[in-house]
Amino acid sequence: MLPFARVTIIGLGLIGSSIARAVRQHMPTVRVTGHDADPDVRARAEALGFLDDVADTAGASVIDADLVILCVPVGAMGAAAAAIAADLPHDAIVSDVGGSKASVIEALRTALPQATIVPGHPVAGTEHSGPEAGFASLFHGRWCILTPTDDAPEAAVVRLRAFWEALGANVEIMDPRHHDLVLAITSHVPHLIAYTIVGTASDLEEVTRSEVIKYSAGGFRDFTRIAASDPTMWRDVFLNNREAVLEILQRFSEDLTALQRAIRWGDGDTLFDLFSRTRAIRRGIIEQGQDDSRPDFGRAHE
Ligand SMILES: NC(=O)C1=CN([C@@H]2O[C@H](COP(=O)(O)OP(=O)(O)OC[C@H]3O[C@@H](n4cnc5c(N)ncnc54)[C@H](O)[C@@H]3O)[C@@H](O)[C@H]2O)C=CC1
Ligand SMILES: O=C(O)C(=O)Cc1ccc(O)cc1
Repeated sequence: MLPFARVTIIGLGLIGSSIARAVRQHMPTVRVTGHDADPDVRARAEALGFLDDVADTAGASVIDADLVILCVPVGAMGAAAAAIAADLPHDAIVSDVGGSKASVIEALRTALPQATIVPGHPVAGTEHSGPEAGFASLFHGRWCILTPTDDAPEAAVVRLRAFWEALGANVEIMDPRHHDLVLAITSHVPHLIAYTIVGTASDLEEVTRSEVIKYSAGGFRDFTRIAASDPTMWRDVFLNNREAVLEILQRFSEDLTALQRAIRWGDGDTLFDLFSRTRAIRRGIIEQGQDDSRPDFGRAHE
């Protein structure tokens, strides 16, 4: 049996449109309604044809939904939730896909004090945004972390787990604060480092921009991909996961200082030991089948 019959997606960008496409592919009888605050995005989503209905208002989009997923930047979650408050059916489950969880949960709870809320975060994405960027296989073999608070009914968590599993994801339940710390090290600080290194390269006076482009080796190119990610989304992630990001950054800058010292004093052993440990981590990721660069990953499933 399908976990939901009428799904509403608010925010029709990369993640919202990927969920809609994936529902169409994996649960074709489920009706998917969408809404986006931007009329141009609504028109583009309608033309792309991955929804059954596009509603002009947030309220109209949820009127008979049994699952509502908020797919907007984390700083807009509170406003998106407030916009559906008056029309949300009392038995609907509300979820989200935000990349940080603790502050989003607080915003959703404030806007929807009576609703059943089961927050989520599919750990899958790209540097692209907008409805054209989505694809149905985005969640195949990727983790989706659910962070229900203690008051969430177990049945609601079970249904949302079944929903994500039907889209091809593996589901894990996690405490929201722990999620925010884990993602700070695995996703948020790496993005910050990419934004920094690409910014530093573009600010160098002795090296021209065309030299940076012409001679960019693999490592720098990988950083530029990540540093091309959506500015609104990432601004919001850093402002909303402030504590965990600052904690990890403190540790990171101490470790960077230690490496700086090793280079200054010609301490090759320290460099070699670290590079050996990090190589083992990369090999562990590949062994677990989590390597995005393998040719059969992501879009190749479509
Ligand atoms: N991009 C990625 O790789 C991933 C993103 N996420 C999370 O997914 C969420 C959405 O990200 P993307 O789809 O990448 O962004 P996107 O920029 O592609 O789409 C976001 C959409 O939300 C709309 N929007 C903004 N405020 C709104 C509001 N109040 N009401 C209705 N619509 C509103 C925008 O007009 C835009 O079309 C974010 O919270 C992000 O943290 C989660 C996993 C991966
Ligand atoms: O494109 C990449 O490398 C990503 O890291 C995608 C991504 C971005 C944000 C998330 O919250 C989860 C995954």
